[in-house]
Amino acid sequence: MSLSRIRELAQQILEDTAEIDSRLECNSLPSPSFGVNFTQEILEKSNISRARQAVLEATDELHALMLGPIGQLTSHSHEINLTLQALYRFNFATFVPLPDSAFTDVPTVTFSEIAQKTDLSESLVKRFLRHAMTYRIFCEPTEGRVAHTAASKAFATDEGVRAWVGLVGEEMWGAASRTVDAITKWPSSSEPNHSGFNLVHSTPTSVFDFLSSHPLRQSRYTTALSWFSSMPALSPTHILHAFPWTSLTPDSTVVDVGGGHGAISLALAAAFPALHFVVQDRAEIVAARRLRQEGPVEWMAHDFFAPQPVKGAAVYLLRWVLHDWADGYAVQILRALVPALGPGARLCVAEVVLPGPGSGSLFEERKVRSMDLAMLGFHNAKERDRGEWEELLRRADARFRLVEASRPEGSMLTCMEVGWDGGEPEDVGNEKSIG
Ligand SMILES: C[S@@+](CC[C@H](N)C(=O)[O-])C[C@H]1O[C@@H](n2cnc3c(N)ncnc32)[C@H](O)[C@@H]1O
Repeated sequence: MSLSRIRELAQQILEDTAEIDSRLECNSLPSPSFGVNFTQEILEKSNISRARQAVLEATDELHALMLGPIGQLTSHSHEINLTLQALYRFNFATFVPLPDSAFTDVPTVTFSEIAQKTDLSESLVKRFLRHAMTYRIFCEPTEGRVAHTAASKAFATDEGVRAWVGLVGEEMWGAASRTVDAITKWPSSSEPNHSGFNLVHSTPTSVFDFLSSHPLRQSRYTTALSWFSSMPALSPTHILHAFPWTSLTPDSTVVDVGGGHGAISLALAAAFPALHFVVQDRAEIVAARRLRQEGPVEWMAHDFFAPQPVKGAAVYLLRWVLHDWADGYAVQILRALVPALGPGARLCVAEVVLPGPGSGSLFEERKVRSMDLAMLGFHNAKERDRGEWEELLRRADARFRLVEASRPEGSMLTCMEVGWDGGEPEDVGNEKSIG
């Protein structure tokens, strides 16, 4: 008799968790726990990625089956966003003591001591923290005393994690809550200032313009994005293998358009030291950097809607840039490159390529479709599938040609190599030309 789906899933979970335990044990690493000494690196740096992914997918399906159809519709908790926003805003984690070493007892603090430091009532502190504890963020080893778990310790000690939780709680969650209202108000708009973000923050400017006049929020956005980009699925290392960088002649120039703080160019420069890199971003992002040059990497303020000033570069890299913009604007960004493109120029466009519906794991597909809706709520923008990417390139200029699209294992982004079938770059006076 064949096994039911729930027993098939349970069987698979049993086998894959056994593999995880034995691999961790072989490396003298602990089995996953919520204990304060367990870290994300143990999961991510160990050789367990296949089995871990399989357990995540199987438990996700098993959980949905056990909830049942009504449970699937009604059991989602938006209140976790409320609690995470409160953890961020009131800094609860910093008032809970950290253990001195892995071998000492986990220290505790009372709800009332935390309340005194936050100026909130003890009752409110208790309500937020006890809700967080149901997600294993903090614990209460003896009644009335709060201690860290692995997750709350990560929140207390990792600035990038804190910035990410802050960005989601303070900016993105509110934007999501007003996205349907924004679509109702501006039904067929593709303007970046017609989003849930605009409604919730009562601002007429786009996210990037808004952040530029709010330096603390800009700095949180940048820290959060840098942290998020360092996650395994977005690690700069994927792009090292997904594009034929070794085919470039020494001294070639790569222009990293909308390159932020340059994490990708710095990683590429370390791997391919014979290449030169120009990282371009908005003036305030470039101004926030202490150095304008680090080895072969140079930073330049440039609005990517204006004609590209670096002419004749070998590669124009756009990583995770076009998904912030609706089609009309993404077309403008691509067209602004055209006057700079010489024979043989290539684009490297690294972005999510949405999978065909149900073509792979729903657990993985949910992540990129969530990202798509996050872009809608934040920028009135979107993620795209392969056909939409091809159409976008065609609309920008018929001389763009998608040569190759490859997604390295474990990468959220696909690297699209785009060829250029045009002639010499346009000669526009004294703009910078690369030899
Ligand atoms: C999602 S981030 C991606 C950053 C980087 N490429 C990466 O992969 O980590 C988008 C970047 O586009 C930049 N940006 C937005 N509008 C811009 C503009 N008009 N000109 C140049 N850069 C811009 C933002 O400042 C931000 O650094």
